Amino acid sequence: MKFDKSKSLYDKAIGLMPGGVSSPVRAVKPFPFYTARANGSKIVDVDGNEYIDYCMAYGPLILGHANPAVKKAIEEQLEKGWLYGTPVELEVEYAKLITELFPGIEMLRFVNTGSEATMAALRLARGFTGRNKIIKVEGSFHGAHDAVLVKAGSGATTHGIPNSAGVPADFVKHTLQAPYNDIEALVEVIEKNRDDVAALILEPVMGNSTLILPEKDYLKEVRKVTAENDVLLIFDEVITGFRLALGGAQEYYGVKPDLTTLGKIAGGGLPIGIFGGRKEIMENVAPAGGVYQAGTFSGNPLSLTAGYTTVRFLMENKVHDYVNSITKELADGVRDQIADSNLSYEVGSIASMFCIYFGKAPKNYSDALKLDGKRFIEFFWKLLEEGVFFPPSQYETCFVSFAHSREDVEKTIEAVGTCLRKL
Ligand SMILES: N[C@H](C=O)CCC(=O)O
Repeated sequence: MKFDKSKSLYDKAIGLMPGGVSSPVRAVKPFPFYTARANGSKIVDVDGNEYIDYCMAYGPLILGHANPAVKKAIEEQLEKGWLYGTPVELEVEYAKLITELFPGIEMLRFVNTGSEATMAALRLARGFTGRNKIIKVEGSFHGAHDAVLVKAGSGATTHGIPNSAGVPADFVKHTLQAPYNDIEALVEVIEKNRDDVAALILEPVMGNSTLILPEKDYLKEVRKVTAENDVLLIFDEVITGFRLALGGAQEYYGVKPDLTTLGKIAGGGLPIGIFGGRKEIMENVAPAGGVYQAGTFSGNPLSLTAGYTTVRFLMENKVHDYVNSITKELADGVRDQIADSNLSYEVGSIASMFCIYFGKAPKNYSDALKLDGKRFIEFFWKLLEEGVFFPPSQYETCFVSFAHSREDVEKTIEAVGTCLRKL
């Protein structure tokens, strides 16, 4: 496999953009491939190499690349203009649909990214409770704004900067940490900071420090403890929203948060963020209330159209049944390959997310840090040579889409086996 064009683009890009990329996690060493086009389950680089894609743009593309229904809806919207700076009918309809699907969302606001959504949700939690402190789970990733760049997963951990430079200690002295899957530790943090904690924000299923699943009843306990202590519970469902179920992890696990953030699938592949929750809390957002939030591109008709069409497609085509079943086949097949290769790696999966752990399945961030990231990168490149693209970091999660076929899955299982035997 040749990467000449990607290499030459990278050589130019490195002098123009830090790391040659627009988001750090893409900057795999020695250089990333540059994409020319993508369709269905396949992504093609500028050198003409084609891969079965499990990165899927880090989660938004549950229908695969360039889904025809979404494409048509975007094209129709383009004909009518793509930015108005006024409210639109679809905004109302999409908001209604989301409030019907997500048990914890009675009112919402559309923004542009997941980062923006979590930033606004945290401000709202602070404004509503009149308290300053927030608790975040170690290794979770809630976007790239100051308050949450402490022990942050995803690209921040991949590049060894979980605590970002440039974030004044004074700004994050109000950001407390608790390990995932550990109720006692959470209770301890809450009790030590009694009456000071506005909210706990967590990814119900962690997807940015590898894929880490909640232990039995963990989320229910989290709900109980936060409610008992008057701490708002924010589910960051930017990854899990619409993916674990139409109503996200809150539907899947039957746990209702006070606030929810959405993104990724909600925009059908175009930029979007959403924060929403109990009416009593949301009514504090400006102009209804005094917590300010605004944005020129918020509620833009293109993202709304792509997102709404995606969600309707999910509802009308039994997408979850299919993607979840092929993900299970994939995960089982990969487990068999690992068993055959005598390696002690493990596999995690839920709905249409899966991950190969280069070590033991982690329960929390500290466990995830023990995984063999170097081995993973060796595997990543070998797998690429076999025509399969996994996200380029051990800390990211693989996503399966409606466009992946059983043949893709079989090829992937075989490719994984071949690569594992070469390690
Ligand atoms: N895991 C991240 C988002 O959820 C990946 C996106 C990025 O950092 O570019």
